[in-house]
Formats: sequence, structure tokens, C-alpha cells
Amino acid sequence: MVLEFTKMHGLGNDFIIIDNLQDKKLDWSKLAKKLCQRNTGIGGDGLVLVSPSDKGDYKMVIYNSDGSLAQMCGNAIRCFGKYLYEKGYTDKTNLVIDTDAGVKQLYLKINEGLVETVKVDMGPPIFQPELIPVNTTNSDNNIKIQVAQQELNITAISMGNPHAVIFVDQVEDFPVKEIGPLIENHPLFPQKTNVEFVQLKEDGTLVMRVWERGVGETQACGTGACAAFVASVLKGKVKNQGEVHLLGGVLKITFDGERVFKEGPAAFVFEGKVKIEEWL
Ligand SMILES: N[C@H](CCC[C@H](N)C(=O)O)C(=O)O
Repeated sequence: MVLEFTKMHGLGNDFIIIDNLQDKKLDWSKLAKKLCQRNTGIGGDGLVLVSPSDKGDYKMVIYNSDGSLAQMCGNAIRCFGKYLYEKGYTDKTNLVIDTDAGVKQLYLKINEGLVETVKVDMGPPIFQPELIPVNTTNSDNNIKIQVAQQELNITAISMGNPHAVIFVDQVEDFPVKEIGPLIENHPLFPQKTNVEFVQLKEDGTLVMRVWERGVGETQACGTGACAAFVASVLKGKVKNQGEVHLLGGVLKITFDGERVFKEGPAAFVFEGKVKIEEWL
């Protein structure tokens, strides 16, 4: 069986997209793990399936590069919207996309027939510990932990997927690759967590690096940027509209006190085909 795939990225967070509208029951987790390998596979932070849905125009299913299923992906859903419009799946510029973190509204900004940016209604941030999930009784989800001889203050927030937001003085040379996995796999987080390291610069800019659950350090994380922005607003560090600067670029984020909106670009990289029998 030969499957066509499309490689895309959102600020360097890159994905393999496969049309699975026929709802093929393959071992997608195993395929994600193999196809995402950068030396022996196509390479990517995740595998995204275009799936049928009775709750929206389409459903986005996202597997991390370790084969784990994730509820939502903020960068991938922008790629998903661009993919659907420019490959002729739809001529609508306002899309309703179903995900395992609920239905998301997408607003495509078109320039000369191409999707220039995508604005996503990411929905409300989730603070209830049992819904993140995080093992804490702290009412404000601020948790102090000791890892690798460092005391860190974590703010736990879900954007449909779990995030541990940590403010640091200097993010550029922070040991993300050492500390990230210790928090990703910490017993505080029964479903593991994405980890955001955030610095508030003197000019009021938020700069962030991210260790993603099931992936490792990535160039950008859309849900993570939203979680970091919400934590920054709630701590009075920034106003309710601003930018988060990531290794891969800038995301514009608004938190109106109830819902989070994120806007950014998406890009095609290449197309290809894989003979499934060689990968399973
Ligand atoms: N690693 C994440 C999924 C991808 C999220 C990220 N790539 C984004 O843009 O939101 C998780 O396991 O929750």
C-alpha cells in the first residue's frame, strides 16, 4: 500500500500530513515513530492525519514523534488549515476542525489565493488539576519542585494538552535538554507534560523555549506558547495581547480572560510517497 504524504511546518515545528479520510486502521503510532525519524525516515516532530468528523469540517489527529497520541497541536492545526484550503479540500476560510481537545475555529487569511496566516480560537485555558492532569492541591497550580539541584516554580495549565510553564531569568542558555525530560516525566504529571521555559525581557517581550512531551526540544510549540502567555497574563507580567518569541519565530496571542487566540504562519516543504509495508 502506497500512501502520499505532505511535509509542512509552523515556525519550524514540522509535521508529516497524511490524508486518512478513508479511516484506514493502520498502526499509526508505529508509523509515526518510524516516519518521524530524521535519519532513517521522512523526519518530523509529529504525524498528522486528516480524518473524517461529524463534529466539524474535518478532524485533526496528531501523533508525537515517539508514537504517543496528543490531544492537540497549535502549530500543526495552522498547517492543517493551509493544507485543506490550498489542496482543494475546502474553499471556506473559516473552518471548524475537530480534535481530541475539542472543536477549534480557524480563520484563514488569504493573500493572492494562498493562506498567509491562520488565526486559531484555541479555546479556554484549563486550570482544574484533575483535567490538566497534575497531582497538586495548590489552588493556583503554582508548584515548587526540586530537579537537578535546582528549585523551579511551575505553573500547570492545559490547552487541551498539559503544560508546565517555568519562568527563568535567562532562557537562551538554560539547560532545556537536561531539565525538560525530568519535568516531562515527573510523577506530578500522570500523563507527562510539555515544558515551557519563559523569559520576560526588559522590553516586555516573552521569549520561550520548549521541551515537548513525546518529542523533545522543538523550534516552536503553539499550545505551549498559549499556556506561557496565559500564565504571564495571570501573573501580571504582560497585557492580554502580545507576542511570544520562539526559536522558530513569533506567534501573536490574545487572552481575553476566557479564550486564547493564536495567529501565525504555516508552510509547505515537500510532497512524497511511502510504501507502508516497508515501515510496519
Ligand atoms: N507534544 C504535544 C503535542 C504537540 C504540541 C505542539 N507541537 C504544538 O504546537 O502545540 C503534546 O504531547 O501535548
